[in-house]
Amino acid sequence: MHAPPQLIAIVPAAGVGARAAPRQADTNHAATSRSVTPKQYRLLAGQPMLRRAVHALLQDARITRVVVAVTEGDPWAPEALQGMDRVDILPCGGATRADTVRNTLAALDLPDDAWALVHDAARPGLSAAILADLIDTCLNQAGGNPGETTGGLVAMRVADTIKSQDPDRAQPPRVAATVPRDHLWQAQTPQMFPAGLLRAALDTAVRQGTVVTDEASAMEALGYAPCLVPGSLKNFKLTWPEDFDLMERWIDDHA
Ligand SMILES: Nc1ccn([C@@H]2O[C@H](COP(=O)(O)OP(=O)(O)OP(=O)(O)O)[C@@H](O)[C@H]2O)c(=O)n1
Ligand SMILES: C[C@](O)(CO)[C@H](O)COP(=O)(O)O
Repeated sequence: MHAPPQLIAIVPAAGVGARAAPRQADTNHAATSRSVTPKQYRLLAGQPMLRRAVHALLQDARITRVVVAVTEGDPWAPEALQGMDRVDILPCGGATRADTVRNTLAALDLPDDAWALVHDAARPGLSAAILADLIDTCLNQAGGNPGETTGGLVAMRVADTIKSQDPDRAQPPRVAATVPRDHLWQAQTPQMFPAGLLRAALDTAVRQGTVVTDEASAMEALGYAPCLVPGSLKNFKLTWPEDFDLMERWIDDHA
């Protein structure tokens, strides 16, 4: 009987949330001064966003450990994650999200037959069903042998008409063209890949000077075609100030 594969979740949580202009920061968050709370520590219906994202991952028992990657000297994570089992905090934050993930994979030095599942701290609305669907899809590929699989990511089919902007006409922005949307998907997270392959892919991207904004694009650059697993609007990434109220309404409505 095969032992279940080691499946480690990595939560990049070393950003500052610059695009989410500081709202009235949560005064009861003891370790934080009002103006510099990174968005992953802002409260959503009373709980830090990071805690909600980690809680979503812990709903699947196949995830053996959740590693939260923070900036060196981050004072907020221990309080935000207090009392959560199977959770470790590593000071592996890098200059970019990809650097944070790459640093964490290097620090963990996982066996090649382990799986790495990467999920944004800024996506607290992940459902257990979508998480399970991604894990099932990846483990069922080629019998779950990491040596024979391409991994996968949660994504949403594009439902709107897509326009590209004319780069030479910034103010006001002008349309350059309408982009055919039939086969377009908007990447979300989690994204799940064999740990050794993902580490090699991210290292290759750095060596080649390729900027990658998600794990799948680094794997694609090596010629892999990750599986697309349908996500949800609720699994959106909190990026802009108005996103917080939207997510809080969702949480309140489903409490
Ligand atoms: N150097 C970085 C940058 C981002 N992230 C993490 O990657 C996730 C998605 O990134 P994003 O939404 O862009 O967060 P920020 O980079 O914090 O936001 P901004 O770009 O507005 O500063 C977040 O959980 C963020 O904490 C990270 O771990 N390390
Ligand atoms: C990984 C990601 O969430 C997939 O859509 C996205 O690329 C992160 O981008 P960010 O600018 O680092 O938030």
